[in-house]
Amino acid sequence: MSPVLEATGLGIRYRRTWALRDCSLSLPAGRVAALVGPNGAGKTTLMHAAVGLLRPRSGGVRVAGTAAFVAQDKPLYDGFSVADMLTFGRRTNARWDQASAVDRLAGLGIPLERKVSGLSGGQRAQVAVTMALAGRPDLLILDEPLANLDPLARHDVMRSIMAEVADRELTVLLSSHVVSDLEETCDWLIVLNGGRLQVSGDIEELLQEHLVLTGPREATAAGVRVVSERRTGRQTGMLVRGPLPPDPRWRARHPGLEELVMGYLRSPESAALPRPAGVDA
Ligand SMILES: Nc1ncnc2c1ncn2[C@@H]1O[C@H](COP(=O)(O)OP(=O)(O)OP(=O)(O)O)[C@@H](O)[C@H]1O
Repeated sequence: MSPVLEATGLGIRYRRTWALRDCSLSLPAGRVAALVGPNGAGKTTLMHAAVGLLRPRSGGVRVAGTAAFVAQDKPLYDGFSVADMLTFGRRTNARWDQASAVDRLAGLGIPLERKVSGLSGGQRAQVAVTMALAGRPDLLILDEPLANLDPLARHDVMRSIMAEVADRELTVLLSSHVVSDLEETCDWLIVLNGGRLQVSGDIEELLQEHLVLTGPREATAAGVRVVSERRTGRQTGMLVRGPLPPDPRWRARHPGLEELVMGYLRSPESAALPRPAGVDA
């Protein structure tokens, strides 16, 4: 699959602070990618750069096709009705698909005559996503679409995004702090930490190629790539990338998504990235 989003050596700086450094990633078409990382990791910066709101200081980022961006605060005009928002969208977007936007809102039970100021947080998120989708983008970028929503609304927003992905060729990049929200829906993982890219890859493959090892302190893990290590009392726990080490004292299982993410975030120097073309292991 050709990439819809491609960053090469991307560096973004705000005055003296590098918010993103040497970031190279490639997101294939049709994927739903989770962008995770702690506060200040550079997630919003990457998204802003992708939609052209920030200019790279080094390298570059390219979107194949059109991108729609829903910012963290889901900007909608409080004084407008939902119908007014759609009219605004139609006037400012040449590719606008009014019928699908109206259908989508009807399916969600959001009345067109309702004032934006009278929408719940979940409905606001749904209207913002509907507006973004009505422009028929190839790439939908959502900056923390689930923030401040209750569990039911989070589930509904994710489900409605997934319905769009199933219906047509759409690639999604969404950031979140809550990994468990992404587990069911995302199939690609991007981890940023302190402005550096740590992980970019297919979630299923990443989970398969990593192991959580537990064993006594003395157990040895020669020949495996240790992502992170925790020692408690006489036990050692490790997240490793690669095959099971020969020491029979290890108990091994594959990690869950949250464990994988936490393992990398705990060790900012570790990375699981595709090798640049032509570079051997
Ligand atoms: N307008 C700005 N001026 C100066 N520094 C900024 C600006 N915006 C972001 N930064 C800095 O850039 C870095 C990355 O910020 P960014 O907002 O991209 O992180 P984030 O991963 O989206 O964080 P969060 O999860 O808190 O939203 C941080 O160190 C932040 O303080």
